Amino acid sequence: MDSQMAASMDAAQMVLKVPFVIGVAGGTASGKTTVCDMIISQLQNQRVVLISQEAFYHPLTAEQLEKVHEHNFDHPDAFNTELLLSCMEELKHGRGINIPNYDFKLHRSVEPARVVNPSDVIILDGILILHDPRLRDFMNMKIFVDSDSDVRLARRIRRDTVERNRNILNVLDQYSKHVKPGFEDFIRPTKKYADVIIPRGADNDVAIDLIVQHIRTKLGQHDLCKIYSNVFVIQSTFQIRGMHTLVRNAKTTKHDFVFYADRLIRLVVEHGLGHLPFTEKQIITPTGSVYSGVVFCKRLCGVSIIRSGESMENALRACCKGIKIGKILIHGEGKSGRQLIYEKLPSDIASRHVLLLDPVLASGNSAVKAISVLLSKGVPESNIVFLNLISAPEGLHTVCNKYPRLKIVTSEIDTTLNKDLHVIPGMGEFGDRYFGTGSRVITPS
Ligand SMILES: Nc1nc2c(ncn2[C@@H]2O[C@H](COP(=O)(O)OP(=O)(O)OP(=O)(O)O)[C@@H](O)[C@H]2O)c(=O)[nH]1
Ligand SMILES: O=P(O)(O)OC[C@H]1O[C@H](OP(=O)(O)OP(=O)(O)O)[C@H](O)[C@@H]1O
Ligand SMILES: O=c1cc[nH]c(=O)[nH]1
Repeated sequence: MDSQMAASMDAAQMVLKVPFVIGVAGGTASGKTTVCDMIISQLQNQRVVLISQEAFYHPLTAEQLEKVHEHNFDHPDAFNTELLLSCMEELKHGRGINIPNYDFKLHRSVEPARVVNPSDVIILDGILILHDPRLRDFMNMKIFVDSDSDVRLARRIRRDTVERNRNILNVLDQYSKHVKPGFEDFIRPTKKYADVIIPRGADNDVAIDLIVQHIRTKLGQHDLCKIYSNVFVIQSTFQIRGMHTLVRNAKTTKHDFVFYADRLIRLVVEHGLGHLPFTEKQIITPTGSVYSGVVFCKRLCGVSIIRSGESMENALRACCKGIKIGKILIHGEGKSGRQLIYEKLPSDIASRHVLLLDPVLASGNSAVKAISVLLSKGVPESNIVFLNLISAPEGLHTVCNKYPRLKIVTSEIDTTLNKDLHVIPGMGEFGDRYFGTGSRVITPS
């Protein structure tokens, strides 16, 4: 590998190394911190950092300090959310930050600030962490810890009197004036944003195990799958990597290229079909037993982007007998626009689920044009599954940002595009290699 190519790969990997961000909200003393600690202890081999919203309390002015018992710490305005947002922006871009070291007795931050390094997982915890939509946008997973309010009050009284040395009357007064109304008005309403609600807080081992399993799965996936929930990469195995090694090798003969590309395409097609809706069905097996299964989605069609997409038609026909297949021909290369040259699509395509076929997603310009043709024919965006063998990050960004509701199924995500918009490492000109035409040489960077 030449050094220029290595540098561009490093840059692409650095840019893509985004953290998995989890927000953990819930009422006071609901057990958020314990839930976070349990998640952290189960994610031993990952770099995890916990950031508490409490660190971002606005410091109290001298005047507020005099009447501290009247201060409302349970209102969204009590927090410096702008500062937290700018810290998250830095961490998202892989840069370390300093966060305030808030002192609960002084009601302001003290030196030294806490250093937070970039991590694989960032857990944000706090009563109002799901309140601001801009903060929610950073999160890949939102959790609400839902504990009984009597249990929470009992814990709160114990914590504030025993651990924080506060007077019980003040604790109860603060609870009825600010804590309880804050929960009703601002905290409980954020439950609707949660992906997971944990009843009984930290006592709920099963929920925490499931959350940790999900995080591990997500961390094992490509970063782009964390950003775009509509991108699916088929599970990598040595078998699949072996086939990719053959099709990507410039020395592989046309015969072998076609053979292994066909096998990979078949896997992508089977996987893509798994993203169509299913309906439940019970049948009786020859043993007289009931089997609870599902029926495949009806009303499908394939659409291939000529010419390379046509290489995927056989696999689709082999899986779905008699499926209708339409065609789209697009012209244009590089960064210039794409024009539609020809299309022949089933007349009732608007009422079908469409499997769009093209083995290479490079800049995404061809895919965007083809998808716009489908939408203009009335196909709902969410009824389109785009199947390909390899995707470049640039193409994924382009298609996912423009069409967030369609699904993309691919077998590998590559590193980048070169200046000629060829996928790197890529597999060269797919159409030429599959159909045995031309022998253009592709430069690596
Ligand atoms: N009196 C007082 N209360 C404060 C201050 N700062 C924060 N709080 C209270 O702290 C609460 C927020 O922290 P909690 O969510 O209860 O703390 P926690 O330890 O994360 O709770 P769990 O982890 O869910 O058990 C709010 O209800 C505020 O009323 C302060 O300076 N003074
Ligand atoms: O994402 P993009 O930058 O638009 O590039 C991807 C397109 O390039 C390839 O087709 P090509 O133009 O090489 O034509 P072919 O299928 O006839 O070989 C590929 O099959 C896609 O259609
Ligand atoms: O690398 C690339 C880019 C577009 N089309 C291909 O076939 N290969």
